[in-house]
Amino acid sequence: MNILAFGEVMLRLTVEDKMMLEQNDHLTMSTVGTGVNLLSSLAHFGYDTSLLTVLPDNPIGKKAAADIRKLGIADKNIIYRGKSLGSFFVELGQGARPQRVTYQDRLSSAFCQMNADDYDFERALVGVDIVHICGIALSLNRQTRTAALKLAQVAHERHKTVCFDFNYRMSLNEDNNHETMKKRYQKILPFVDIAFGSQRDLTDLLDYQVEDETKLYQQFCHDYQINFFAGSQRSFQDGKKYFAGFLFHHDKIYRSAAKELTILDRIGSGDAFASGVLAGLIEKWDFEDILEFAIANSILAQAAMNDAPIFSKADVFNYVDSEGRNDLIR
Ligand SMILES: O=C(O)C(=O)C[C@H](O)[C@H](O)COP(=O)(O)O
Repeated sequence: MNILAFGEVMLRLTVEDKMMLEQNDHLTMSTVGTGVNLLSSLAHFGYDTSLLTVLPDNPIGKKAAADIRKLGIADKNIIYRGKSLGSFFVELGQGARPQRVTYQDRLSSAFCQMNADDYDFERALVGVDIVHICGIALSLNRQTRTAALKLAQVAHERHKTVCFDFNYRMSLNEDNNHETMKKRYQKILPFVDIAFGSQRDLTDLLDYQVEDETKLYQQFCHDYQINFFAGSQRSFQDGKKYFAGFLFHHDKIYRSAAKELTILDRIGSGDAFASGVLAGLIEKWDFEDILEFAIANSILAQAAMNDAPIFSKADVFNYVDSEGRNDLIR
């Protein structure tokens, strides 16, 4: 099974010792982004993965590519061009203090500056079974959204499985109005087979007015001929945090049990869930098993540092089999 992901690679700068930016001068670098995160997880599950992206043609780009290879992701579709990599600072949370992300310099990145016509999508798709496209490309600029749309269209025409994550980020859309964003999503969705998102993406972004959850997903999947729609959900009860997932397929919602969360670093939780769902669909497991696996992968990812999950299937099964009670492996 060969999976290609398209999206921006970012330099993550994490403030050390769980401190806030003002308090500490020490940062840890890591190479992240939706495509990197998803493929890292899928590569650790044993699948062939490659990333279609643009990195700066300088030591910063080489460092990012080295990190990508280290995660087990093939670098054959990386294009080196331009000078800069988008970055963000992370201040880890603790108790009442939420984790905080501050983006910088995103629109001047090599990825955002790449002309959509300069990608060779046909070549990148050779031998690929599944293509993953991150919805953030729709929020950035004309080049990134044209490229995402074109890739979705070409992949769909070549009968590849097209997977799309809404990944809607309020903070990246302050200058984009609602109708504009809605139209951008509506344009790409007809090419999508597997969508990751939330109930709110359908009601608040796409303006669906259906209250009943099953009917809402039914309408959405019918309108865009989507085969699978999946997402994760957070809840709070008695001071504890819980994480659960759903998968909608052929008029039916499947749900996982809500599992208790202990968060060390929650960024990448959606990508860990999506990679778990994709692994389960690839292996044709029962839908309940797929959700249990995907939730477990995401819970483990949130208990570990960094966006890109590095758990094997055995690690995830160990969590599932021990019901999360195993706190020492030796
Ligand atoms: O590109 C961006 O804007 C990022 O924030 C990079 C992050 O690595 C992923 O987007 C994580 O996404 P989640 O799994 O939803 O937490």
